[in-house]
Amino acid sequence: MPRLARYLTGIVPTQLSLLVLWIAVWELAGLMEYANHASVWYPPSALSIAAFLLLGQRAILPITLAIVAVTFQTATQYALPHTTLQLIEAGLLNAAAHILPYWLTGFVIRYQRIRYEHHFTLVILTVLVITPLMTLAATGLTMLSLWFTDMLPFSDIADTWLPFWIGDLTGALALGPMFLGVISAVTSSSLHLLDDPVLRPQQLMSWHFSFRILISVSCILAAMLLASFFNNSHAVFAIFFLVIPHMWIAITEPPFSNATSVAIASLLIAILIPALGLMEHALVYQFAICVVAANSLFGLAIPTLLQHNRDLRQIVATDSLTGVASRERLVRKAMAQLNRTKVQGIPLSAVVFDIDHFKQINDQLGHSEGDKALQQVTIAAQLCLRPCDLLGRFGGDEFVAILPGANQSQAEEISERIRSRVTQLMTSGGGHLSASFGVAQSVTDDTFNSLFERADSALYRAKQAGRNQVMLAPVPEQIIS
Ligand SMILES: Nc1nc2c(ncn2[C@@H]2O[C@H](COP(=O)(O)OP(=O)(O)OP(=O)(O)O)[C@@H](O)[C@H]2O)c(=O)[nH]1
Repeated sequence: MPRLARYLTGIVPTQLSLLVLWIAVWELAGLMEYANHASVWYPPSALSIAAFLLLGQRAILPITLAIVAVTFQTATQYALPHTTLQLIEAGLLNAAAHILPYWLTGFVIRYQRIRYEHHFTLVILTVLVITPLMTLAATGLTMLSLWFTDMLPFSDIADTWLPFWIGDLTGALALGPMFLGVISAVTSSSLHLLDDPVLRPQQLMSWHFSFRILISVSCILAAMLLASFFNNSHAVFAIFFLVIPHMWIAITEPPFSNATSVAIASLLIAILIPALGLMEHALVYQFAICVVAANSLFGLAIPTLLQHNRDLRQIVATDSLTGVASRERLVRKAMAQLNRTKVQGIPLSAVVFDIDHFKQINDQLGHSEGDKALQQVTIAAQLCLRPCDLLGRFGGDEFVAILPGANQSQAEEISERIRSRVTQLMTSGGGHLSASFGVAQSVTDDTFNSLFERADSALYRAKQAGRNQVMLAPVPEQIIS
């Protein structure tokens, strides 16, 4: 397919969908106005920011056309005396006033996301700084454009700019992340913007999410009914308790569920304000939505941070070459096992073993052959151990096996089995592998270090005695059993 045709089939459906979606969102927002031009939020601002974030300049044309279209509709609705040409001019000016700041918002967030790939909270901070600034810029420019095209008397600007700005800001913070998820799913965007991994629709219908939404909805209903019943400004502030269920959702739910929960809460508040006659307190509710949305935005980072923590713990706990426990995990688990077996009054033995002349394998056959030998020895040892035993790589070619419930002679038997298996392993040079073993059984006041040192001394004696053998540590007086 020629490049132009490929480009058109790729982008035109997306642009058409955005045009239709933008007008639909604008119409729906109009239905939720509690008075002429007065609304808790302005959802199109959220859609524009999300579109510029994901589509960049490709969103300019559909949003311009949508704004020109709604300018015509507004002029018809309010019977404005403008000619078609004047309305096109007004529509284009309005579009420029809206697009310029929101395109810049998308550009800055996108830039920060790419630049600070591993500092997700910094990206969220950018969103929280740039969004109020750019919604304010959009408000100022739109006021000027409306005044310049005779759609708003200059005297009305003083009363209009604040609710206009807070409406845009509330819409952007409360609905932006949800629109972002929807657009990124529809356009299959590979850009991970406000979360890691992606902010995409997933598991929305799980019962625990529904339960948490129910709590949020109950909280809104209780707070707003209370405000309506007592009709005093103090009761209105009860809505700020909404932060609690939403922080819970942010911590426990996937990013798209988190974003959707804020959208649902803000929608319910927008519907209830006129329904319960709370219009004079609209600004308080707008700020409550902003606070909940800002908290939830920070909450988007929490699953990411938890996942990073889990990954780091996994990296620290596992030896990447052999897959057995790392030294850190081995020591931690061995200490826990020692305490447990002391309480249970059962024996515990430690086996320390080390591949013989390993340095030669590295020197003669190369480091990767040495790595292979380490992996083979690990598998041989694992095949001789029980599921309750713990095998770890202590460092270099030295391994430690902790055998709870095994006394010294049982541990010796297991070590012999491993030793025998290792001797069946061959290097690519045709030589057989072998390993030396030191075995020690724990005593009452043993720590991991004292137990390890006894087993390591026995290993040293096995090396001295000619390698490829198992040596027992001398049995101290107070053996557990
Ligand atoms: N291939 C490979 N080599 C390693 C790794 N870690 C440590 N080594 C090498 O393992 C060797 C350890 O040798 P030693 O245990 O000191 O000596 P040895 O040759 O095994 O001799 P004996 O233990 O006395 O039989 C050194 O050459 C290290 O460079 C690793 O992850 N991969």
